[in-house]
Amino acid sequence: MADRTILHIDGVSKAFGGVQALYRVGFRVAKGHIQAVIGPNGAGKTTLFNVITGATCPDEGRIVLEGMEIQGRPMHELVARGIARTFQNVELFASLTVLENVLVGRHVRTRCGLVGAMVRWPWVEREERGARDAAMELLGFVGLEEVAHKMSGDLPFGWQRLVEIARALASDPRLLLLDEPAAGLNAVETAALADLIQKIRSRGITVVLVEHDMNLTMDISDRIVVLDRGRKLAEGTPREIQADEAVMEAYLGRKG
Ligand SMILES: Nc1ncnc2c1ncn2[C@@H]1O[C@H](COP(=O)(O)OP(=O)(O)OP(=O)(O)O)[C@@H](O)[C@H]1O
Repeated sequence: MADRTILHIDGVSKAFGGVQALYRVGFRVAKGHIQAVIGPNGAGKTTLFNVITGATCPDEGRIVLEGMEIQGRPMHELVARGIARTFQNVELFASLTVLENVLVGRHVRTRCGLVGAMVRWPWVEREERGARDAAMELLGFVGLEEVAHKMSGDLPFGWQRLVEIARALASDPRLLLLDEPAAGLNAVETAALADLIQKIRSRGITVVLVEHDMNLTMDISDRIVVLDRGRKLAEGTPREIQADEAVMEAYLGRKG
C-alpha cells in the first residue's frame, strides 16, 4: 500500500477554542483515486482541507505527501509540490477574463517574475505563449474555450466553478482537492461535473473531494471517508459506506 499512497493523513487533530474540529483523524489516499470525504455539517471536512493545504496548522499529527511531511508548510510551497484546491465558495477574480484567471493558476509553474514581464526577454515571451496555450487547452478540457475572453464575473455560477477547476489544474497538480464542487449546480451541471472529475482522474491526477451530493459521491468515488464531529466514523468503498449503520445513523438520525 505504501508506494500507492500519495497522501497520508496521520492522527491529525485541530481544535478551535473548545471545539474539537478534528480528532486523531487518519487515512491514506491512493494515487489515481477519487477519494471522498463526507460527513454532516460541522464534521470537520473543511478544516481537514485547510490542514492539508497549509491554510491551518494541525495541533498534532502528520500530513505526508509522497513520503514528505508537509504539515505547517506555507500554501505556496504546497502548490509548488503539486497540491491544488478549489473553495466551497467560488473565489475567482471577477474583473479578470476567464483566461486570465486560469493564467493566475499557471503562474506558479512559470519562471517569469514581474521584472521579466516588464523587460520582455524573448524567453519570457516564449514562456507566456506556452502558458496561454496550456491555459487554453485546460479551458477546452473543462468545456469553456468559447468564453475564454469573457469577464469571469459575467458567467453563470456553474461555469465559474469550472473556471475555478481549470485554474486549479493550471498549476499542474498531482493532487486536486475539491471543496463541495457540486454546491449550487443543477442536475445537468452536476452530471457534467461527475464526468469532468473522472476525466481529471484519467489524466493521472488524484482527487480528494468534499461533497454533500450523495449521488455524485457514491457514483464516482473509489473510496470514502466519513467524518462525524471531528472523528473518523467509517472508511470504505461506496458500497461499504452505504451499508454502514453508524453512517446512516449519523446522517438520518439527526435529520429534521
Ligand atoms: N476558524 C474557526 N474558528 C472556530 N471554529 C471553527 C473554525 N473553523 C471551523 N470551526 C468549527 O469546527 C467544526 C468543524 O467545522 P468545518 O467547517 O471543518 O466542518 P464541515 O464538515 O466542513 O462543515 P460544513 O459541511 O457545514 O461545511 C465546526 O464546529 C466549526 O464551527
